[in-house]
Amino acid sequence: MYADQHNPDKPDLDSPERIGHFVEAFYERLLKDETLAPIFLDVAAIDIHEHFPRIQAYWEKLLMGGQDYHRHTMNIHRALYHKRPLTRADFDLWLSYFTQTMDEKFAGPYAERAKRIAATIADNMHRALNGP
Ligand code: HEM
Repeated sequence: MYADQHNPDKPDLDSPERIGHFVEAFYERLLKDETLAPIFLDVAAIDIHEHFPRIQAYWEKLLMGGQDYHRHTMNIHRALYHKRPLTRADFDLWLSYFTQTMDEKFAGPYAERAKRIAATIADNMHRALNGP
């Protein structure tokens, strides 16, 4: 599980710039996926120029105590869910891209923590939306 943690070739996810790079690489995968891409592009019709800085600020808050994210993520996904239910399979897919992107580009304690937090939030979000 921690095999990559000390890989000197990969940086850790330990600065706002690196989180920014992670978000771009993660969304490159999400937005190529034929199941998930339409949720972002058609159902929510995100504006990437607004969305990316929010995702970056969200992870800065979770990983390094950043102060720039103040939105209600759960309510936003609940509103989304009413337009297009998010299933266990969707969450598994989302998390698999998150983990793949992380393992390909980053290694270290922050990267490991981000993966654990993402898995926990995905699980909680799925349960909050779909019931136990
Ligand atoms: C099935 C899995 C998921 C899908 C398909 C999904 C999809 C989306 C979409 C379409 C939006 C844009 C909503 C809008 O602007 O109306 C969004 C926003 C967001 N998502 Fe997710 N999401 C998923 C899981 C997660 C998880 C597990 C997290 C956290 C670990 C997360 C964090 C966020 C954040 C921070 C935003 C920005 C909300 C804002 O505008 O402030 N998402 N998501």
